[in-house]
Amino acid sequence: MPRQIDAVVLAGGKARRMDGDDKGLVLLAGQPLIVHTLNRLKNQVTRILINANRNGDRYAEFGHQVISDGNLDFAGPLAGILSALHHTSAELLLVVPCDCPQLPEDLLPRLLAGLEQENAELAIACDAQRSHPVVMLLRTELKQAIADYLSTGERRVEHWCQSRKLAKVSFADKPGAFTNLNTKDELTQWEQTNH
Ligand SMILES: Nc1nc2c(ncn2[C@@H]2O[C@H](COP(=O)(O)OP(=O)(O)OP(=O)(O)O)[C@@H](O)[C@H]2O)c(=O)[nH]1
Ligand SMILES: [Mg+2]
Repeated sequence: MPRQIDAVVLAGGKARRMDGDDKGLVLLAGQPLIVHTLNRLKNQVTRILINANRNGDRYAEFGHQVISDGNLDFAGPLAGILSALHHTSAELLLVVPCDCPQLPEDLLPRLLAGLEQENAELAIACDAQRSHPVVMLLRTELKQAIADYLSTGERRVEHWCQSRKLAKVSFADKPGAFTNLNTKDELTQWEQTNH
């Protein structure tokens, strides 16, 4: 039987650089930003969770289960990942941020290949410049480890990733794959470049 892999789209941040607007819902080329990300993901996994701490009713309109960070509200992306781990029975969880409209359509198979080749606990995406630790595939058995890490008051994603058995998977052949839009100016620039 094929293994079950769920995905979570992280939209639970404060989006301070987006003037505090809810980043997943700001419009990019006429559609909420998260819709671009969902479109890139939808053929890769069977089940998608949306992690949001505001505007849950609006996110629910996209047709996926919406989950908040619970009592770890705004404790960083790991809080959203932990919440997703409480809502899945899958063996593996694919994590992406809501603000990446150019995610590779072969993201999951490549992260999975990297994870298995290195027998790692998690695989994170890299491009030619840097790692993107909120683009990752992780074994859901890491739930307790994340809970323990957050319970110490720590919240740094990359720091936590480095503490585990980690595979780094290069997407250097896809420049711009992890372009993420954090400001209104970046939205405008993307629209000018892509339309
Ligand atoms: N669940 C959850 N997700 C978060 C949290 N902080 C950031 N994220 C998510 O992590 C991803 C990457 O973070 P950023 O792009 O910096 O987003 P952000 O923190 O909302 O934006 P800034 O406030 O401008 O830094 C985004 O998809 C955010 O939604 C949080 O406290 N909880
Ligand atoms: Mg971002």
